[in-house]
Amino acid sequence: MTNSRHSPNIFEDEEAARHWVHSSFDNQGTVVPSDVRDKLHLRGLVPSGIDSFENQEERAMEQLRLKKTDLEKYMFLAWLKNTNLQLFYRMLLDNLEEITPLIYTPTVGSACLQYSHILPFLAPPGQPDGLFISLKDLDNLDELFRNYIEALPEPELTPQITVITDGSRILGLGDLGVNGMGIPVGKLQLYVAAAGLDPRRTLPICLDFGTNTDRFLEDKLYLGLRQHRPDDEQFFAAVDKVMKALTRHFPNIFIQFEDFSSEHAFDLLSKYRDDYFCFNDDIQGTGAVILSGFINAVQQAPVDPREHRILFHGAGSAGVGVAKQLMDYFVIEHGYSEEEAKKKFWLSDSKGLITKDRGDRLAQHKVFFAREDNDGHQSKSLLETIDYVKPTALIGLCAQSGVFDEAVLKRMAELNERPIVFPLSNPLDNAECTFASAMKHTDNRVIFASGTAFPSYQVPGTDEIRVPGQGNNMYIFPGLGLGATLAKPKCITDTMIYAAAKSLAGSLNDDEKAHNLLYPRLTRIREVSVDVAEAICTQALKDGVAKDDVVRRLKTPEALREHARENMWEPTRKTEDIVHSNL
Ligand SMILES: NC(=O)C1=CN([C@@H]2O[C@H](COP(=O)(O)OP(=O)(O)OC[C@H]3O[C@@H](n4cnc5c(N)ncnc54)[C@H](O)[C@@H]3O)[C@@H](O)[C@H]2O)C=CC1
Ligand SMILES: CC(=O)C(=O)O
Ligand SMILES: [Mg+2]
Repeated sequence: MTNSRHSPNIFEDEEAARHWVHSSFDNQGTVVPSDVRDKLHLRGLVPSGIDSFENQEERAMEQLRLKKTDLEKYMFLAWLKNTNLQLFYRMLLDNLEEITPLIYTPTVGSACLQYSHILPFLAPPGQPDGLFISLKDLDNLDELFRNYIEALPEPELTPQITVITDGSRILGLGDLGVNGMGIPVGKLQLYVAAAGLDPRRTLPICLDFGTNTDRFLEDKLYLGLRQHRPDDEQFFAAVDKVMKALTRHFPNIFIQFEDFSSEHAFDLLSKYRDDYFCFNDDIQGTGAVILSGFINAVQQAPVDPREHRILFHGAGSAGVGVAKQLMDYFVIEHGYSEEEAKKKFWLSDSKGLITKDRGDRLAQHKVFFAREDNDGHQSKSLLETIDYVKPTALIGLCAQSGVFDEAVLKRMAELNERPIVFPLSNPLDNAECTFASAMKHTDNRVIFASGTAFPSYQVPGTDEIRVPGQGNNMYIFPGLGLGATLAKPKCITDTMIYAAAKSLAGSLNDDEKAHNLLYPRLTRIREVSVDVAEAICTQALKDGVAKDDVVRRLKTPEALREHARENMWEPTRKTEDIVHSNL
């Protein structure tokens, strides 16, 4: 994909030249060659040396590493993105393992908590970080979208993908209101880095519907609507207005629902999934990524795959979404009926094991997995539940730091030769246990993945270094989005989500398999996203929902992979690209 900007000519049109000079996408500062500097009246405005992209990157990395805290690094990267977007993405792609945790979990969690305090550093006027849609603006939605289009560096490059949140459940941090905008911004940066979506065509949206977190309402720097959230009737009507306006302005946009509270997440997905081009990342993306890690974990565990007993601690959008996806695994791969497969799952929440006769009114999304075969048994503590269920796999999605404590981990290790323990809550401080404690309390026998990456662990007294898996939906949504924007299916089917998970599971290379990894190394994320995109396109074709003519003609996986690769945006490396066709 080229970055070409065809007209008007920046050397002939003063307005276009001014725009170019002020554009973080086009103007790459110190690498601009001297003849271009002259033509654009830049002489004297930058030091006289003509830089290389490599030097620019080295200098920016040096500055990044000088920052003392991760939040300072986040703010530096946000500033860099708004100043020299191509350098930002070049650095991210070349240093994925170092920078991903700074723009995504865990640091994005701290950034969201502080969002109203750091915003001036993030969004200079004229370069919106995204679209803020307040409850008070519901009658002016067309104006909001027009404003956004007018603020775009290239209005003809309309958004093709959006991540939308209402900030009501940001990671495991609770209701952050408008401060949640950091999440759509971070997720879309990963779409660009991990799957080559064009950064100019990504649209972060935060629905500013108030917050029920009083400490934000009382914070004089809080930048969102200072009121409690609306009731359900108002909420669904408001989202509906936004969905209609969004698709009126951007008819083909792919919509990712993100970090809506579980009370709304399931209903929004079932309301929109058939008629809108959308999916829910916390339910379906997380479901797919954990299914993929589970498929690889099952191969390492010395247990007949059909004998697994899976206990979830946490039964929100993520817990129930993952459980449903794993249930499909037993149905599709092992021929179970849905009812039989369901019996392999026990879910627990803050009140203990979820049973039909527990005595409280279960939220609708918890009913499906509520046990009926418990003969009146109820267990409150996690340890009691483990003793009752005797799980082979323990999956944490409850955002309670450290609940997989020494006693829990030791019990899992007593019950299993290779216990599967996935503390998946984000950010890092919310993880149910650390990798080090999981290793220590299971005699290093654990099969492990966490939502946020933990450092590697050196097995005491040996040279062996064990690398933890990162079960985070970032391994799925970028490739899913790439595949979806290419195939343009009418909707995202369950079989497409399943195909994405299988493709991710199958994408481990020999080295990764030899190291018993559950997920591919992050440095290969673009290759992996190509595989996931291909799986999405292939399944969309099989399901008869793909609308894109090119994809419909490209039948083979290799041709689809090539098509995906060709459509990936790359930050420029060539000096002559910087003035594109105008030079
Ligand atoms: N690794 C990944 O890719 C993903 C991780 N997550 C993480 O999953 C977590 C949960 O997300 P949601 O399901 O949407 O949130 P949620 O708030 O709807 O669900 C939390 C669940 O945990 C339960 N819970 C709360 N306190 C508990 C306790 N003390 N003991 C047992 N259960 C307790 C709640 O009853 C609820 O069922 C978050 O930390 C989020 O960051 C979410 C999506 C993707
Ligand atoms: C990773 C993610 O989507 C979450 O923690 O909500
Ligand atoms: Mg999420």
